Amino acid sequence: MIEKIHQTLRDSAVARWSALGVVAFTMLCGYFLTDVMAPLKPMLEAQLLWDSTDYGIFTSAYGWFNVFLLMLIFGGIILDKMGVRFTGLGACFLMVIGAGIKYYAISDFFPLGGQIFGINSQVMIAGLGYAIFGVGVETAGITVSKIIVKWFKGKEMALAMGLEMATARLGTSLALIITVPLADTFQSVSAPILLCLIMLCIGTIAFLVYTVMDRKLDKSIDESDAEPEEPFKVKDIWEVMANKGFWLVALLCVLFYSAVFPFLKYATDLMVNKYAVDPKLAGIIPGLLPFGTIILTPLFGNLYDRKGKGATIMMIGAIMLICVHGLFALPLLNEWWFATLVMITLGVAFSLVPSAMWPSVPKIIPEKQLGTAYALIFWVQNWGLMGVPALIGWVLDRYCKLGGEGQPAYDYTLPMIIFTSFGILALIVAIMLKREDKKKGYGLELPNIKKN
Ligand SMILES: C[C@H](N)C(=O)N[C@@H](CCCCN)C(=O)O
Repeated sequence: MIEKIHQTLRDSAVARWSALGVVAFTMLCGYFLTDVMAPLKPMLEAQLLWDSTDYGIFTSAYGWFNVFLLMLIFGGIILDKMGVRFTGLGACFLMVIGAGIKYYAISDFFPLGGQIFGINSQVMIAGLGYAIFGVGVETAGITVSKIIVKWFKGKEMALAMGLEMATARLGTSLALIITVPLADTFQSVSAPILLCLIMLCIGTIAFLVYTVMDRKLDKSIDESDAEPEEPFKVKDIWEVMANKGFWLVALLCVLFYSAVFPFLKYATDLMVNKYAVDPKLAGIIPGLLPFGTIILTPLFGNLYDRKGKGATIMMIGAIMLICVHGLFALPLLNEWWFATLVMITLGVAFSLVPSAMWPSVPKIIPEKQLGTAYALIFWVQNWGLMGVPALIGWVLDRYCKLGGEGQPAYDYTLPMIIFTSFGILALIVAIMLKREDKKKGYGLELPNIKKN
């Protein structure tokens, strides 16, 4: 008897990689705006008279609505109920609206001098734009994760997620590299934000193209013999939250990312204070980090797809994180080349854990609950991304000031011990996850590609 094989659009390699290319470009545009203001800090201070507190308020705005108004969780529920096309387009519109408000606030059109709740009104309006954008870009992140699972489950899922993260980090690198030259060329601090706004509009058009591909995929699934998926119900949220494996991934995520993204916010200062690097060049060393991950994240994703060992990869990443922050904490080899080597090692750790962690979620959580699960993980993670930079800033001011004339301003030992502690906790959670995997048989140590 000849068995009839029912194919769907996802079985076409060209179709699924094209779909990935389109949505990854949308994420690149999102990551570009996320980091565009970081290199502009000195210009904001010199030209718009912001101080560090203003900059801190603006930066934390990214998480305001996601964390306190639970917008990310609502985004996840909407994603599971309404699907990727509706949610993705909504997220793109939010990113464009947020970027538009932020551009207006920074542009010459904005009337200077006002105050809202005692804070510079320009900072507050730019923050409002960034907060709306934050909801959009984080919701786009969970939507794209679900899109990748939809097209790549049982195939090159971790490689696809790795390539998507690599493309997005290209946006981060772009922000770090071209922002200041662009602002200098146009003699305007708002010029790079205008470029981001234009790119986000193109990213939205790209997502519109994706919705056509997604419709075709759904049609091909309907025409195949594939089992229809059960619709999402609100009680699914409790099911996700009752899953111990889910909580271990969420904990690992917040601990690991808290030791990387917030560390990067202080890494340039660490280079100046501990390794005596010239402040003009100090950004180059942490700037190496996204570049390394662009190559390594897909590489490790490919390894996970073919050989498995996801839980082990996460453990190795956590061990490397402990070594890196431990070495930054120790009073040893205060030389720029040593700092560079340690930073490159951090790049390897920052490729290992994400390349295995995100593709492991669909092995723990059923597909119909994935939007909610990714959203909850992002929500837990956002607390760390918001809280840890504030904690480190407070620790530096309170316990680490050196202050003598011609001396470095801060001793970074205590902050680096805090970052090392996050690494130790992440390792404990990774070990617990590996044990839970053995008990429940999630298949974290198995390859993602299913042999036919
Ligand atoms: C910051 C954001 N919440 C985040 O965690 N981004 C991850 C990628 C998550 C999506 C994986 N498909 C990152 O490492 O940038």
